[in-house]
Amino acid sequence: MSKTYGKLQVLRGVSVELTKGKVISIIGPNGAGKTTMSKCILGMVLPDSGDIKFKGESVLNRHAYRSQIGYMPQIGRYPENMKIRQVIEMVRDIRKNAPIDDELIGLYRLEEMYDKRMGALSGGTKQKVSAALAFLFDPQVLILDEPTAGLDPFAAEILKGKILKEKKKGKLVLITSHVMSEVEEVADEVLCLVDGAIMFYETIADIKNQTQETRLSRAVAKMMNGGTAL
Ligand SMILES: Nc1ncnc2c1ncn2[C@@H]1O[C@H](COP(=O)(O)OP(=O)(O)OP(=O)(O)O)[C@@H](O)[C@H]1O
Repeated sequence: MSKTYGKLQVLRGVSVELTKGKVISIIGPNGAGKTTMSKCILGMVLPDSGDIKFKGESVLNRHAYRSQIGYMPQIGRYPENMKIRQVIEMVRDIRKNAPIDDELIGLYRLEEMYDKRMGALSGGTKQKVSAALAFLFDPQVLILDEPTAGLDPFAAEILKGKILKEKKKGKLVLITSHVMSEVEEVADEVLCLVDGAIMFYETIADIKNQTQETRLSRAVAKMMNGGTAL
């Protein structure tokens, strides 16, 4: 797919097949097009050309497939006056017959804060609500945009554990992240976008092998620098 905003070409013929049962990390410099790619998959942004297929069928101008995707945005925006309880109930109300996975609500002890208003939450607590909502309907695909940014280390561990648990059930998890140590912990494959094009899409083991580096951060830096160490 390709996408331009005005004169700015944000995605340049990105073509990739992502298969279930994996955690795939989308990395790349600021402005490389990671969020735009995720939003295209979600149907929140329409590509100018190309197609997106979910389970082999084009999703363009369709929306039913979206019920199978859970999304955690980089920054969740919620009505400031609504309480956590009301946000969760409202979302559950929209999807009455969907299966429910409220594990993160429990692990993050959100019920103890149910009467707090969204506008009064700390950044990290808001992130916990976003994470709980992304997993709430037991979706087959999860798209998580910098999910641990703002979470305390304990909350981040809980989320990483949840990601790995859902992967084992055969789900596909896409994570954008700038934190290579975290990518190394949870991801199987790394898709690197630079200037709206795929620079490489490889398993972590292959990236390390090719670069002869043991740390992913050094290996990725080398790959992005044309094979030369920085
Ligand atoms: N709605 C929009 N209108 C105009 N330009 C946009 C819009 N959304 C994104 N862009 C531009 O598209 C480019 C890619 O943005 P995108 O958010 O996809 O990058 P990213 O790789 O996710 O970056 P980051 O690592 O900083 O989160 C940027 O130059 C951004 O300014």
